[in-house]
Amino acid sequence: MNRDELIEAGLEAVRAACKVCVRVQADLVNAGTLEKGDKSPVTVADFASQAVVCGILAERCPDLVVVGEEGSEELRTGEHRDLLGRVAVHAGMPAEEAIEAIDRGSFDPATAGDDDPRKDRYWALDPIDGTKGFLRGEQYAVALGLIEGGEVVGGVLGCPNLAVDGQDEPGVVLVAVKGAGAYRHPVEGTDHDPHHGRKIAVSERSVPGVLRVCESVESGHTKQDAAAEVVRMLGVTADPVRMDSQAKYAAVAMGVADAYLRLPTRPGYVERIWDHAAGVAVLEEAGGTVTDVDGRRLDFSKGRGLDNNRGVIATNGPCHAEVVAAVGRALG
Ligand SMILES: Nc1ncnc2c1ncn2[C@@H]1O[C@H](COP(=O)(O)O)[C@@H](O)[C@H]1OP(=O)(O)O
Ligand SMILES: [Mg+2]
Ligand SMILES: [Mg+2]
Ligand SMILES: [Mg+2]
Repeated sequence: MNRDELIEAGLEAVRAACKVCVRVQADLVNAGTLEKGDKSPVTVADFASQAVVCGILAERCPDLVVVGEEGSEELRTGEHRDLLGRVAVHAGMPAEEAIEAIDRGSFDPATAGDDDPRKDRYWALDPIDGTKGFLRGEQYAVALGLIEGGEVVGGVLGCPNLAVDGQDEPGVVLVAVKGAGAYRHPVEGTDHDPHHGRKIAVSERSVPGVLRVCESVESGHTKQDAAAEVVRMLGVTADPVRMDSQAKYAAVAMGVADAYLRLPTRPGYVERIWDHAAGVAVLEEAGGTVTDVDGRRLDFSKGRGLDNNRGVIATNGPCHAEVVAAVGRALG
């Protein structure tokens, strides 16, 4: 299968998973469980989303393995049979099938043998990125990246709650194939041709003082005080806009934000490939630039983690060097 065909399958899979997530989040609102600290609904949605994506990919492109965030261990023990039942209902498949689908995501390129052909090309999947946002009824993403020879070559980024200009209802799925641009598609829809959407592009802003910066809502995920200093050094008067998940990559890719800062909170935290692969694919094809805080390209060839990088800086491109320099000064 060529990349276009793979990404077409990916778009179908991410759309189906988005619909599952939207339904679970609506149930949360109806049940009044939002923000009450009950983690179980999000767990159901994480597993169901991974089952749906992996199930569709298994059918459409059986040769490709998935590096997914979730595994079925928790669902296979007796005490969690109830959880498994709910996952199966939301995923729309029998329990055993859901477990099998989820475990298609357990591939680890770092431990596979040197001559294992599965290492050449695989998916990176975050079935729900931004689980904290999901629980708060805010932003989250279903993120699927395509990695070939250790490089991101395509991606599908579903953001069911992201408001989009000219659309009455929120929700968008961004799609990119390396070298062919980035496109936006509605969450609903049956035409999964990646290039049939509307072309998206980053902003052209380069004057530092007017940059629109975004960052995580969670202070544990990014050093917010350092980002405030970066913004101040650039002469920006507005505070960074806080948003959960890879929806931040989407905002920069669509030109509604200019920079996304993810500044390390502690030494030793290694970013996961599924937290960035889809976002990087979409943003780079929309014309943007992504590096770590030291200005190095993200290295997706190390397995499940971005072992050679720390933090992330994603921008529209024209302002990248200036932002990286300011981050360098703020982090000392
Ligand atoms: N210390 C940390 N630094 C950066 N990212 C983190 C940290 N701890 C968890 N994360 C990850 O941040 C992502 C959410 O980011 P955002 O704040 O942009 O929405 C999650 O995938 C989460 O991973 P996890 O799946 O372990 O919770
Ligand atoms: Mg994540
Ligand atoms: Mg996740
Ligand atoms: Mg998680």
